Amino acid sequence: MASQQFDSPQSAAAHDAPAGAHWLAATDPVREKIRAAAQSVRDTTPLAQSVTNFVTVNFVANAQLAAGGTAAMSYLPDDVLATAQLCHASYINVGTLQPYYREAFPQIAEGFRKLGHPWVLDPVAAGIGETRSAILMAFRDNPPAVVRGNASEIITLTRMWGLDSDDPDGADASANRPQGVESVDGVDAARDAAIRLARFIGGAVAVSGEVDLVTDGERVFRLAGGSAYMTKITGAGCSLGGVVGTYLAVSDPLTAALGASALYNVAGSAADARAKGPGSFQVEFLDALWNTTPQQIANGLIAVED
Ligand SMILES: Nc1ncnc2c1ncn2[C@@H]1O[C@H](COP(=O)(O)OP(=O)(O)OP(=O)(O)O)[C@@H](O)[C@H]1O
Ligand SMILES: Cc1ncsc1CCO
Ligand SMILES: [Mg+2]
Repeated sequence: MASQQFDSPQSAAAHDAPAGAHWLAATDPVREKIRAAAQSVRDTTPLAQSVTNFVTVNFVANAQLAAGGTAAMSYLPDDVLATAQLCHASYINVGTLQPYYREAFPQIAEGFRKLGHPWVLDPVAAGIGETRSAILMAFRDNPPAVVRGNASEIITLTRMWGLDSDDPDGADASANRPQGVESVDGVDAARDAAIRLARFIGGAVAVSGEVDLVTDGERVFRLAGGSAYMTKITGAGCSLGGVVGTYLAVSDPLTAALGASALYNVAGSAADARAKGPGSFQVEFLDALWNTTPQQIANGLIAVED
């Protein structure tokens, strides 16, 4: 699948930035924060714990390792909260639910808040099923530092939490619900929802797609790159959530969301150039996560809205 690679933000300047945005200057402090976070991941191999779905759990762990961190998967509240005291960030992904999750996930989120432990939420398939909706509603009281999802998931969660101005009661939370785990909306459609959600949690929101959107509720960033193969393997988004957790262990929510998204775009483009199909893409992608340098991550195709 055709894609382009860029070596520096200067070369990015030769290409059109996403509509309504301009490429972040090479000297912008945001790029230095991303580089420092990536370097810190490489230097300290931080653990980010995951409570994640059973489809992609292995890929999440391998991506965290290839990005420079370490992985530990855990599912019972006492185990998760004990592990949270050994690491600086965690990741919750609601992709495959078990009966006990309905009680366990709210307990875990409350425990994280009491510990002051930052975490990343991937609201996979938000809007589907009463159990998933009850769990996602419970997180409103003990919110994550970062929400990472596809456009439909971000729109649905924002509406569910009553943050959508047009629908303050969240009465129509299933209106944009994803088709299973896939998005039915473009990233632009989730822009306002992402801003509202980021302001509510006091953290950052990352919306993935062909061009990603990351916001802290004030500035809105657009990140290009990646590969169409990322939609042909399972777990590109799930593992991105795990790697946001890895970065969150060493940095603030906005830097974590930007750094992990930039890494995925740079590594995805590099892997795209070498892959022959989805199978070899997964292998090439893990290698590219490992071989992408902090400076290359900071030099990614990152634009900010005008
Ligand atoms: N068409 C595309 N071109 C380039 N990169 C893409 C494209 N679609 C998605 N990506 C990248 O793939 C990664 C995962 O995003 P995606 O929106 O597919 O997540 P998701 O739907 O939650 O995935 P999954 O459910 O498979 O885990 C992100 O890094 C994103 O930038
Ligand atoms: C395919 C699938 N089903 C539940 S979670 C998951 C992984 C992608 O989100
Ligand atoms: Mg997903």
